[in-house]
Parts: sequence; C-alpha cells; structure tokens
Amino acid sequence: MFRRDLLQDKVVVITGGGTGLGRAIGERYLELGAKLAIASRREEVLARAAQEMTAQGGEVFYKSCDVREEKQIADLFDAVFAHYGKVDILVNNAAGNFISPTERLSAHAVDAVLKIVLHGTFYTTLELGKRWITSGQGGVMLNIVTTYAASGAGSGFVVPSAAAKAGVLSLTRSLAVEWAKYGIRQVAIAPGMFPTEGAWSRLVPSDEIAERLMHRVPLRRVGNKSELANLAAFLVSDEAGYINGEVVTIDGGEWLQGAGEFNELIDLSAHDWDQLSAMTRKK
Ligand SMILES: CCCCC/C=C/C(=O)SCCNC(=O)CCNC(=O)[C@H](O)C(C)(C)COP(=O)(O)OP(=O)(O)OC[C@H]1O[C@@H](n2cnc3c(N)ncnc32)[C@H](O)[C@@H]1OP(=O)(O)O
Ligand SMILES: NC(=O)C1=CN([C@@H]2O[C@H](COP(=O)(O)OP(=O)(O)OC[C@H]3O[C@@H](n4cnc5c(N)ncnc54)[C@H](OP(=O)(O)O)[C@@H]3O)[C@@H](O)[C@H]2O)C=CC1
Repeated sequence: MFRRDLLQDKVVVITGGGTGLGRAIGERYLELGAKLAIASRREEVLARAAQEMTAQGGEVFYKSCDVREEKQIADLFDAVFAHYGKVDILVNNAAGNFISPTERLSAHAVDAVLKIVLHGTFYTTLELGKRWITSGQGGVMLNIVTTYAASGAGSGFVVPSAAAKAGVLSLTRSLAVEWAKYGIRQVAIAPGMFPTEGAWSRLVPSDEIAERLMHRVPLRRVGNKSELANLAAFLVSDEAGYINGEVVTIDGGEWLQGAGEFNELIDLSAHDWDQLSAMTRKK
C-alpha cells in the first residue's frame, strides 16, 4: 500500500506503544523504515513488546514513563534524544478509560482519566514542542482521540474520557495554528471500535454490550488494527504534509448512524417497508 521507505529513519515516540493500537501503529511504522521509542508505565510490557516487534528487524528503544509526571517525560525525551539524536514524530496514544455511571465516580476516579489523557498529552506535547522550537526542528504530533470527541457529542458513562479527549482535540486544533510557523504539524485520529485487551476489559466487559455496540456500526464489524495503523502512517508521513489540525474518523460509519434521526430504520424488512409505504403514501 505504501512505499517501503515512507517513514525511513524517522524517529517516532509512541506513548502506550507496548500494547493495543499503539503497538499496531508502531509495528506498521517499523515496516516503513521508522525507528521507534515506546513508553508507558509498565517496563516489563515495553521490554517484551520491543523484543517481539524487532523480531523481523528494526529498532525499538523503550523507557518506562508515566505521562502524568512532568519529570518522567523530560527524562524520556532526554533518553530518546541521547539514543537517536532526534525525534521527528510524537504519537500521543496513552490513555485511561472505564465505563461507569458518572454519579458513582469519585474525584480520584475522574482525575485518574483526566491526568493520563488530557494532562499527559499536554505535558508530552509541551516538552517536545519546546525542544523542537528551541532547536528549529519541526515535526508531527498525532493524537489518538475518540469518535465521541470528534463528533462533539461526548458520551454518557465515559464522561471523564469524553471531556479529556475533547480537550486533546482542542489542543490539536489550537496548536495546528499556533505552532505551524515552527514547522510543527498536528493531526488526530478518532477510532471507533477496535478490540484491544485494554479497551475491551474496561469498556466492553460482556457479550451483551459488545452486541449493542456492534449494532451501531453500519459496516457491522469492528475495525482491524492494520486499518488504523495505515491511516496513522499516512497522516504522519510527508505525503500528508498539508494536513494540519484535522481529525480523521475511522469507525465504519458508526457516529453517522447515531447522528441521522431516521437511521434507526435500518433494520426494517422489505415487508415492513411495504406496510409503511402504504401508510405514508397519499390516499
Ligand atoms: C469500545 C469503543 C472504545 C471507546 C473509546 C475508548 C477509549 C479508550 O481510552 S480505551 C483505553 C483503555 N485502556 C486503559 O484504560 C489503560 C489504562 N487504564 C488504567 O490504568 C486504569 O483503568 C485507570 C484509568 C483507572 C488508571 O489506573 P490507576 O491510576 O492505577 O487508577 P486506580 O486503579 O488507582 O483507580 C483510580 C480511581 O478510579 C476508580 N476506578 C478505577 N476503575 C474503575 C472502574 N472500572 N469503575 C469505577 N471506578 C473505577 C478507582 O476506584 C479509584 O477511585 P477511588 O476508589 O475513589 O480511589
Ligand atoms: N480500542 C478502541 O476501540 C479505541 C481506542 N481509542 C484510543 O486508542 C488509544 C489506545 O487504546 P487501546 O490500545 O485500545 O488501549 P490500551 O489499554 O492497550 O492502551 C493504553 C496504553 O496507555 C498506556 N498508559 C496508560 N496510562 C499511562 C500513563 N499514566 N503513562 C504512560 N502510559 C500510560 C498503557 O500502558 P501502561 O499500563 O503500561 O502504562 C497502554 O499501553 C487510546 O488513546 C484510546 O483512547 C479510541 C477509541 C477506540
């Protein structure tokens, strides 16, 4: 699908790059010639991922980093710059989320999500942005958000995530303008349903919920990680150099089905339509 050298020698930092979608994005980037640095809290997860990801070749540097901690982020970038000499691309992928009626949440639970998603993304963006601006080097920042942020609708039962991801999208669009003069480009992806252990264990804990969610997708399937990884590769590549401040939704049409008032009629049979037509046509 892509030139094999699309991301040749680009150095990419991916937060949460040891699991799920972050790892899938990293694997695709490696195939396209990039050098990776993956970071998250659990060092053993990163170490295993780095080993497995480089089985076919390529280079993956890893370092434990809690994105809620400013000092750990500075240490991360110090280490990556020392190792590779530069950073070209940042993928803000780390996140926290779980379903809960909002009235059951404590302040601590709200903070648990806001601090990873909103503060963490802001801190990594700020740390790397300052370094790029000081050195005169530009780059690309890709933020992974959600359809309920991109649509502007938010979502019940994941309200801290909805609020935080909306903030991240606002950060994306705001800096797309403010930092363009430094050669820093901002883009975002809003994924729909992509089964990962991290997301499914916290958000889709039963078959019943899975069935309900799936029914919302016009394509009637979940996304393949490779589909998302391909989009993530294009958006950070020089081929997408004129895309700045945009969010691309990849959800099989899910949010649109929810938005159209009459889309619920999708399940009606031909027989149902015959009856309805007879009722609605002028007599
Ligand atoms: C299906 C389509 C997908 C839709 C969009 C998906 C978006 C995503 O972001 S998917 C990514 C999911 N992956 C993760 O969340 C990975 C990282 N998550 C975590 O580490 C935890 O889940 C975390 C977010 C809770 C953070 O962990 P930690 O900082 O260790 O927090 P604590 O375990 O100490 O909990 C803090 C606070 O939150 C309360 N809490 C935790 N889980 C739940 C829950 N499932 N329901 C209700 N409350 C929860 C916990 O009880 C603590 O509050 P207090 O008890 O008041 O202290
Ligand atoms: N899967 C899906 O259907 C969807 C996912 N998304 C988004 O995609 C992204 C990836 O999610 P997914 O792969 O599904 O889930 P995962 O749970 O696999 O990914 C979350 C990653 O974030 C890391 N992380 C969490 N907290 C921190 C922290 N404080 N500091 C550093 N890293 C942290 C985790 O590693 P560790 O625990 O080691 O810190 C983990 O690697 C997220 O931004 C999510 O919001 C959006 C819409 C749908």
